[in-house]
This record gives sequence, C-alpha cells and structure tokens, in this order.
Amino acid sequence: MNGLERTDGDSPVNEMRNQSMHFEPVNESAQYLLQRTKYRPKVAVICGSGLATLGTLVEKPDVFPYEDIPNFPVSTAPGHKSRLLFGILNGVQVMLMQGRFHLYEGYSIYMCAMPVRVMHLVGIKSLIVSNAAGGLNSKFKVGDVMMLQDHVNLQGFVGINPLAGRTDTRFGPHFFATNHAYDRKWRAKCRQIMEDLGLGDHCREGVYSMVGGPNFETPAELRLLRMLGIDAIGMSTVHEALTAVQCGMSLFAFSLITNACITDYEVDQGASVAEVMETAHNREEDLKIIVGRLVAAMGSETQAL
Ligand SMILES: O=P(O)(O)O[C@@H]1C[C@H](O)[C@@H](CO)O1
Ligand SMILES: Nc1nc2[nH]cnc2c(=O)[nH]1
Repeated sequence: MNGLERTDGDSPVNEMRNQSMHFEPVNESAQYLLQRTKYRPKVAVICGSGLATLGTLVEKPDVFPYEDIPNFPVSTAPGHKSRLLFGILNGVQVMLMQGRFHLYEGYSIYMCAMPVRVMHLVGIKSLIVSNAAGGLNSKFKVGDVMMLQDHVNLQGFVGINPLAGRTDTRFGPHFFATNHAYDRKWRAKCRQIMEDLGLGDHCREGVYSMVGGPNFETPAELRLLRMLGIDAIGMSTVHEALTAVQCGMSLFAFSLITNACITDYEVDQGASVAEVMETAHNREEDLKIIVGRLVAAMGSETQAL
C-alpha cells in the first residue's frame, strides 16, 4: 500500500487505471493538517535542495514532520528536511514544504506531486516553487536566479505525468492550456524585487526541465538538452507545476543555478551535491528576502479571494 489506492468502489475499467491519483487519501492528509492548525493559508512555498532554510522565515510555526501526516511521503534527498510548516511569513499565512519528493527517491510521479493536491484541498491559491539546477545556458552564472518562464516535460513525452489516469474534477480539469503556466506577474514582481536589492544582474528567465536522476547528466545528454532549448536542468518542479496549474493555482517558480553544466570532456571537475549545497548556502540570505517579498505580494492578492 502506498496510501493512494482507491478507497471507494469503482467500475472495473477504472480499477484497471490503477496508477492515477485518488481523492480520498489526499483529502485525508489535508483534513489531518486542517484539524491540527489554526492557520488557513492561501500561499505556499516548496523549498528546493539546500533551500529548507527558507523555513526560518516562518514565525509561530505549526510543524508537521512528513512521517506523521497520513499518506504523505517522507523526504530522503540531501538538503530536504521532511517537514511541513504552517505559520506567518511577512505577515502572510503560509504553508511551507521543507523538502519535496523526486523520482530518484523511488516515488511515483503521482506521489511526487501529491503534496500539491494536498495544498489545493487546504485552500492554497498561489504557489512559489524553488529548486536547485544546473545552468545549461552559457550566459548563466553560478548563483543566478532563473525565473521559470516555461518548462519541457520530458517525462510527459513518454506518458509519465501526474495528471494521467482517471479524471477527478475536484483536482481540476483533465485538459487545460499551459502556455501561461508560470504567472508572468510574479516574474515581473521578482525582477523588480531583485533590481531593488541590486541583484538585477543575477535575475534570469528561461526554460527548465527535469531528468529522473539521481546521477547528474553526461556531456552528451547536456548537449542534447541544450539543443532542446533548455536553460536549466534539475530533477523536480515540472510535476508540481503541472499539478498546481491543474488545481487553478497562480504559480511562480525559480531555479537557483547551483552549478554550471560541464560539456567539455577536458574539464576534470563534475557536478556534485556538495557544490549544490554550497551555492544554496551562499545565496540563502538573498533568497530569503526575495521569497519574503514575493509572499507579501501574493498575500495581498489572495486576501480578497
Ligand atoms: O529538489 P531540487 O530540485 O532542488 O533538487 C535538485 C535536484 C537534485 O535533487 C539535487 C541535486 O543536488 O538538487
Ligand atoms: N539534473 C540536475 N539537477 C541538478 N540540481 C542541481 N544541479 C543539477 C544539475 O546539474 N543537473
């Protein structure tokens, strides 16, 4: 049992579509949280690798270790803390995930995206997704922030998609447009915030994609990804973004460029988790200010909802 099997009766044909996400276990997770926190956030944040420190921004937190939440996966990746916080960030109620789930941890794409559905049932309307990624675009520097304008869903090309399977309209429509998946107003806001902080030169915009991992890419794979028009490569985010858009959330996502992707066979150095963590650590104070101000902006917007 992974906690996501059907609990209600269904037709034989739907029983055969057994890989899709079901409402009841997700709702059980959401109800568990709602019954144990007084907060009713409309804004959520997912912390990427090495970025769990964003959680220190949350005041008066109610803390939920993932292992205590029914049906919820547990983080096993480096730099992921495996706990959910509800509290106040810059005066705004938030739900913040200190740790996400990756295919390389052995979770299905449905489980990797499941927390976003929990967010939807909790009442989240705006989501900030962060990740650590390798810079494929040769103009990018280590430490830059790339705002996602778009993504390439490589897994989706072969049918590995958290939205595949049975349709449950309580999670949104089955078919929907994704040309504005990443809300451009938050990109404009983030650019303005970074310029105000004197960080305009580190603010980039581009296309993200994820591979399954856990290994970093070979030079040949990196050259292929670059040919596909991908600016930053990671191991997450795409499934969360699609799920958030399906649920009707307003989405902002960014990659911290933690390392340059090395395509030259003559270079001895290679990507490493140590470098990813070091860059994340070096940029954490700036990112806290940026995320704090974005949350404040999202909070003002969602107040009326
Ligand atoms: O959770 P994210 O996407 O930030 O994690 C990236 C991809 C790998 O999990 C890890 C490599 O260090 O960072
Ligand atoms: N796939 C991938 N994920 C990363 N996360 C941080 N850096 C990288 C990288 O170079 N490749």
